[in-house]
Order: sequence, then C-alpha cells, then structure tokens
Amino acid sequence: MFVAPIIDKPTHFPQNMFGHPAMKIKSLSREQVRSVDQQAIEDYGISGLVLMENAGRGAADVIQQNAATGRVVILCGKGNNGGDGYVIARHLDLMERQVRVVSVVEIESLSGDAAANAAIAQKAELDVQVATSAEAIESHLHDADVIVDCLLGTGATGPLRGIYADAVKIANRTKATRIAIDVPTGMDVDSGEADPHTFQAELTITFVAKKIGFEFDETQSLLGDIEVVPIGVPRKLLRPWVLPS
Ligand SMILES: NC(=O)C1=CN([C@@H]2O[C@H](COP(=O)(O)OP(=O)(O)OC[C@H]3O[C@@H](n4cnc5c(N)ncnc54)[C@H](O)[C@@H]3O)[C@@H](O)[C@H]2O)[C@H](O)CC1
Ligand SMILES: [K+]
Repeated sequence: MFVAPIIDKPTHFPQNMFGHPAMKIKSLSREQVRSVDQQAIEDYGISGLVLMENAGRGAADVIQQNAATGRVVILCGKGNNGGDGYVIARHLDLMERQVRVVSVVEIESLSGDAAANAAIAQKAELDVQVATSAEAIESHLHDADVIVDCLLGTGATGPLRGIYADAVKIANRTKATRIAIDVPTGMDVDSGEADPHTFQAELTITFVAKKIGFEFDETQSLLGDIEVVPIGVPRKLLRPWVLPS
C-alpha cells in the first residue's frame, strides 16, 4: 500500500491558509495599494485578470471557511470590486454553493476585467441578476443567508451615490451574514470615515494588506473580523512594507 510521505512543512513560519509563509505587511493607503496593483500589472506583467482571479478565488475560500452553508448573494457594483464578485460566484458555484450575483448597474456598463468576468459568469449560466432599483434589489435578497459586498472597493470616492446607498441600506436590514470584499462599501480606505449607510460586515476580506483606514476604533464595528488574502503580487514588490516576522 502506498503511504504518502509526510511532507515536513516549514514550522518556523506561521502559515496562512494558502500555505504561504504569512508575511506580515503594514497597513497600506489607498494610493499605495492601487500602485501595488498597477506595478504588478505594468512592471511585472501580471495581468489584472490573474490578480482578480487570485483575489476572487482566495475570497471564495475564506467565505467557504467562515460561512459554509446557505445561499450566498453577491452585490456587485461597476468596478473591479464588482469584478471580484463574479469570480467569487464562479468559485463558490464550483464548491456547489447556491450563489446569486445581483448587479446594481447594467452589465453593459462594466469594462475591463470586471466586464470579462461578468461575461464568463453569464456564459457559465450562473444566476446573475440586474437590479437597478431598491425594490428589485430587495426582491433578490429575501432568501440570502450570506450577503457579500462587492459594490465598491478602493475606487470609491465621496459619499455613497444613488443605488449604492440603497443596496447597502437593504443589506444592513437583513438577518444574513454580511461579508465585505476589500473594504466595506461606504468606508473611506484612508481616513476610516464611514458614510451613514456603510455596509456593516461581520467579516472583511481584504487584498494584499490591511488598509490604514482599518486602524481606527470607530471602524472596528463595521469591519468585523479581517482576513488578508494574498493575490500573487511578488514579495519583491511588497518588500518596502514587510514587517519583521
Ligand atoms: N491589488 C488589489 O488590491 C486588487 C484589487 N482588486 C479589486 O479592485 C477594486 C478596485 O477597483 P476599481 O474599479 O478601481 O474601483 P471600485 O470597484 O471601487 O469602483 C469604482 C467605481 O464605482 C464608482 N464610484 C466611486 N465612488 C462611488 C460612490 N461614492 N458612489 C457610487 N459609485 C461610486 C466609480 O465611478 C467607479 O465606476 C479593489 O477594491 C479590489 O476589490 C482587483 O480585483 C485585484 C487586485
Ligand atoms: K466592498
């Protein structure tokens, strides 16, 4: 009988769930994390689609670990935070979870990597709904056990506008478990300032590193637990911010 060799995993590094030594990285500003994203793409040649796939796959794994049962409804906005949501949906579907994507904008208004992943989700015949009114959003959240906030991420500027405020208000009224992707919609990544209708998360899954806005006492109740998901950005690029382990 074949007995698999016990792989002697390095024990001197705490390992995160991906098996990587969990590098400790200091909290980054909006500008820093967006420039890391840009450098990974422009200087290292990692495509944005690969970063988004790593982000969405990693987030889906953390969601599965923390909210392992029930219907997941993913609220998606117009940008790449929304794009993450389509990747998360595909990977949760692969885990045989009941998943619904609710886009608060017309799919045709998406561009770039977000549009690419929305198209993949639709071709894969995932349950993708467009809801551009509060009533329509409400109708798609009634049976949600878990709500994932992929409305706005680091591209958010200023107070929540229009349907985004409606979507967050409706989500906050439900009894579902709420999980924010990258940053709770309505929270300023740098100042931690929270719009009156900020998504109230039990768990925030954030990419690359925590954000400096997460350091404030007032933001803890909106963030819930925080999980940092690596998205494949080379260690060399992160070196300026790695903390001694
Ligand atoms: N390295 C990384 O961290 C990666 C992050 N990813 C994800 O991408 C988002 C950032 O995406 P971006 O398209 O730049 O911005 P948003 O998705 O946040 O959306 C911007 C979008 O929303 C509109 N908007 C801005 N402010 C408001 C507002 N107050 N009210 C309403 N609408 C607003 C704006 O017009 C834009 O259209 C990041 O957070 C991650 O989730 C990548 O997936 C992988 C790498
Ligand atoms: K978000």
